[in-house]
Amino acid sequence: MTIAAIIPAAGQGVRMGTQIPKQFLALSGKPILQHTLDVFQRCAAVDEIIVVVPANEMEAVRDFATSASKVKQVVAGGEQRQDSVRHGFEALDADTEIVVVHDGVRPFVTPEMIEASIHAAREEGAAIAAIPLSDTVKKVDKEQFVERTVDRDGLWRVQTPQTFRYAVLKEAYARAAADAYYGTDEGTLIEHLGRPLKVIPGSELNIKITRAEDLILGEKIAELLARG
Ligand SMILES: Nc1ccn([C@@H]2O[C@H](COP(=O)(O)OP(=O)(O)OP(=O)(O)O)[C@@H](O)[C@H]2O)c(=O)n1
Ligand SMILES: C[C@](O)(CO)[C@H](O)COP(=O)(O)O
Repeated sequence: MTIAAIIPAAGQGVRMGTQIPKQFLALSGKPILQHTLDVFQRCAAVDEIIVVVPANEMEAVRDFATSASKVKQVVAGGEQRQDSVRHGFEALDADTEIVVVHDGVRPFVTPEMIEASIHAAREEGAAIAAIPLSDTVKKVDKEQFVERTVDRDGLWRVQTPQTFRYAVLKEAYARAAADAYYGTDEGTLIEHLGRPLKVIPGSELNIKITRAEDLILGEKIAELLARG
């Protein structure tokens, strides 16, 4: 049975503030999205990839994304990330076994991390990559005064990949639609459904390119990884 990856890359990159959406910016000589697709292409466990992009970029993306032979479809995104991933999900065959969701702007995911998430999703139904917080955490008010310090014990920063048995994610979408429920990631939909959600180790290198400084950091990570 098929293991499919959905790569949401249909955001506008408002926090990056560049003219072209950040997923198309060059990192170490090629588009950030291309780096991400290359990792999924290399990951032996993944059979096919659905790429979700802004409607007006579909032709341009088809030109470069289909150089990765596992890319089965390029589909148009939606208003929010959750809509975009759902559009990708709707493009999958119903006999898909496992669905891996990974942000197009997290180019430093590894095949090993993807494989670990697939394994956990097979076992538990749903799994997300995350790392424990290592800074002191404070609740801050709108005027930027500290309200209190939050106990960080048991608090983790969530990343992608987020990986699911197809049937579990389908049920999560149905529940979210019925309740008009939105979350910032797919894991939240599993919580809303009331099903178990396993956490697997993410990586400090698996950054999301969100702001300008992440691009600088990304170049350094790419350099470091190229040195081996
Ligand atoms: N409607 C959306 C919004 C986001 N994404 C994708 O979800 C991933 C993570 O989102 P984020 O970093 O928040 O990207 P943007 O929404 O582009 O950023 P911003 O919030 O700064 O506009 C990115 O690969 C982004 O392209 C998407 O496919 N569709
Ligand atoms: C899914 C995600 O990458 C987990 O960290 C993240 O929530 C998506 O980005 P956003 O900045 O919350 O839109």
